[in-house]
Amino acid sequence: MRLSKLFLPVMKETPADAQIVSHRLMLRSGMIRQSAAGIYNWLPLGLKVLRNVERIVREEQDRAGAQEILMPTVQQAELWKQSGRYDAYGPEMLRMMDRHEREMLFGPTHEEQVTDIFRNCVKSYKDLPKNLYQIQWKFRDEIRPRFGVMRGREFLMKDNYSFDLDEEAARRSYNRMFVAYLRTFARLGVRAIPMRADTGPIGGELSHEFIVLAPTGESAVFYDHDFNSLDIPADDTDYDGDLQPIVDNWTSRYAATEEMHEPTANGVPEGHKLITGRGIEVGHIFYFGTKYSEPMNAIVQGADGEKIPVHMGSYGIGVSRLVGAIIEASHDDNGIIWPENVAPWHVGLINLRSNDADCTAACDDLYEKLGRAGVDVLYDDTSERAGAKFAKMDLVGLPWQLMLGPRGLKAGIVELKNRATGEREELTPDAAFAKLA
Ligand SMILES: Nc1ncnc2c1ncn2[C@@H]1O[C@H](COS(=O)(=O)NC(=O)[C@@H](N)CS)[C@@H](O)[C@H]1O
Repeated sequence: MRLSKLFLPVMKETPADAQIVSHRLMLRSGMIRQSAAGIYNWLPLGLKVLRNVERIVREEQDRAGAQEILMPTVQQAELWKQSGRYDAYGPEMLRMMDRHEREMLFGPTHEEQVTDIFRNCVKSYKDLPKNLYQIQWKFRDEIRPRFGVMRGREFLMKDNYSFDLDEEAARRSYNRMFVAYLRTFARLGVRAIPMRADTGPIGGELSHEFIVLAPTGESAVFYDHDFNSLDIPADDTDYDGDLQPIVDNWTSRYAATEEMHEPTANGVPEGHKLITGRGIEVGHIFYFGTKYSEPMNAIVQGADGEKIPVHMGSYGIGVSRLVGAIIEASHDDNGIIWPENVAPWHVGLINLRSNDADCTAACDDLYEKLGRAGVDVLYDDTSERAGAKFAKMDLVGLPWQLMLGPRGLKAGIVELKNRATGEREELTPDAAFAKLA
């Protein structure tokens, strides 16, 4: 993509009402623009990152055996009256009336919706287990939306729902999601720690929150230092095997959010260090048995013909929140530092002298060659001066910067900078190409 063509409304000044760094940088780098409180427009740069986060979330859901569906954002109040949550949900629920005076709502979550699908389609225990997921916008009328996309009112969530014959089978579904979450956050370039959590309006008695460590996190967290060195489950993890050892390994050490922290217990054994920090909740998984299947009559026929309400769990990841959380965990004074897997482009190609015909021809050639090799390049072909180009590319935060000017052209070299480490090296265009392609 040529920068001269890209719709990228970067801002020089820091927006006054943005209190945390990710909100400031997402506005300044032209990723989003607010539409209303807690509701955002996603512009090309931000949308590319959002889609990259979605892609990784989707890949790991599919690897774990979940099946993707897409449910509507607008739901009938009737379903929520059956589960008993319509009144209980409170003012966060955006309620509306359609032209026929039917009560509708903008879904803050989809347990009722998916249970309605299940109860109409699945009748036999032979059809279990099932794990259905979607990546869909939610609406929660937060009383104080803040921190940009981190605590929005309309936000993108991946939400799964599992259906099993009994608690033991449901815990196996829970474990599959637990492992998938460990892999997902690692591939997104963040370190997320699973912590025992409160189950809140979703309900149930087993729940873990996945917390990304970041200094501006909304909640204080307390965890065993060991978490910084635990192995992430491998690509070839057997999701049909026994995952309990992995789950035990990641839940046997102390980790708690401030709501669940027991200061007296202190929680870590001799010789272990208790780390106190701040964290952002990027995922939350629940097992809640028959909380929805009983009131909504989601039952299957058992082997002996008996009617069994299915055991369910739900598993959420904050896809849009993660864009902000990744920035909170990975930035510096000059701007964003995108992990390679989510970066909007892989390389920022900078023409240092766009009014020099030879230099421009050489940059155009590099751009074409990298593009043909399948490398995603953002090419600053504008006539801005070099200093402004460096500042903009640092702000946008691509993993690599490739710079070419008249002096380098004469000497047959280009300069390559790694955004994360700041390391620079001068090398031939071919050597740079080999490194990037
Ligand atoms: N206001 C919000 N803005 C952005 N992301 C949010 C917001 N509220 C929740 N999230 C994200 O959505 C994830 C799941 O939300 S949740 O309420 O914990 N869980 C559920 O809604 C369950 N139905 C999971 S399927 C959270 O872990 C968080 O990362």
